[in-house]
Amino acid sequence: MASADSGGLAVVGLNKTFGSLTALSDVSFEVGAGEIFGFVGSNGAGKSTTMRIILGVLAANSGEALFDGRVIDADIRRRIGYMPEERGLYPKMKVGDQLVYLARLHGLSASDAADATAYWTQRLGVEARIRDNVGDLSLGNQQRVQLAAALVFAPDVLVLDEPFSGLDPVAVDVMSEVILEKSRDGVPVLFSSHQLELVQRLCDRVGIIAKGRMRALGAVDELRARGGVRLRIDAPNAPHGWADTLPGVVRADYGGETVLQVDGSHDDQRILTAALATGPVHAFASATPDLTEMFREVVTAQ
Ligand SMILES: Nc1ncnc2c1ncn2[C@@H]1O[C@H](COP(=O)(O)OP(=O)(O)OP(=O)(O)O)[C@@H](O)[C@H]1O
Repeated sequence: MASADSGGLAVVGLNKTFGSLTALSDVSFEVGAGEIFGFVGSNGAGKSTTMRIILGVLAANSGEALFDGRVIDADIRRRIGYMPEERGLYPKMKVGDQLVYLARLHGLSASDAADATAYWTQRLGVEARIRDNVGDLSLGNQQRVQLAAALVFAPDVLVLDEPFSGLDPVAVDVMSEVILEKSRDGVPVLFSSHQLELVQRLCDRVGIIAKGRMRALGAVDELRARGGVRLRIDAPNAPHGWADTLPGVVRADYGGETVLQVDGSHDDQRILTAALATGPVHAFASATPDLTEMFREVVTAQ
């Protein structure tokens, strides 16, 4: 993993309150240069608040955000491509004019701004709408323009708040490709999402935040391995609670099939024997949890 000190982004010990509400408690993580970091958590967990603090839209009570080892100031902020949750484009301004304006604001010459606008609108499939007002576009196309706005000045960092929400599958693919490409260019990419299969597929590392606290942090595979083994047992006659007292069973979910979270002391043959004692067993398999299962466990384990 690249260090957050060389071209990486880091937040260190962020605390934020809104009146009596604690929105963030000691949140820290790093996104190395070229790394894609997925920020996941339930609604209201603190993802947007963290991103707003990175961008200086909100001030933290304590803690800091760093890029390349330096506290993020106005100069560094100009190098961050940000897609805010509350989408910040002017609805009555034309797509092309707006992108050129933003590129110029970030220091591009008039001709470079025009070239970058042409490139990104084409890449994101909105080149036909370049002369339309942003407000006249569908929400998905507005989002594509919003991503173009974050990219048009060749940012050194990307901070994207739910970039995939509301996109059609083709746009999801384009957005994924762009994120991967920027990371290959060495840009640290931080994005939030509730689409955990996408996060699992795209991200080098993830952070799971719940009620303002970072509950799990690491590479997706590492977190999945840390989550231990799951046994999936299809024993349709087994009564609820049948596996609760078996050694090595840490947690049991009894749905259509039984899913057991087990630790190193479990004996799968003993568990299989116990399952067979309840009646027929149609399936018995072990697997590591996916990110969605990890997420559920982390978020409900409070
Ligand atoms: N300006 C504000 N004033 C008061 N409370 C706020 C403000 N902004 C955020 N909050 C609260 O802080 C907490 C964290 O909110 P935040 O928007 O960061 O969550 P989130 O993880 O981005 O959620 P979502 O997935 O729903 O977008 C929530 O309880 C929210 O209501």
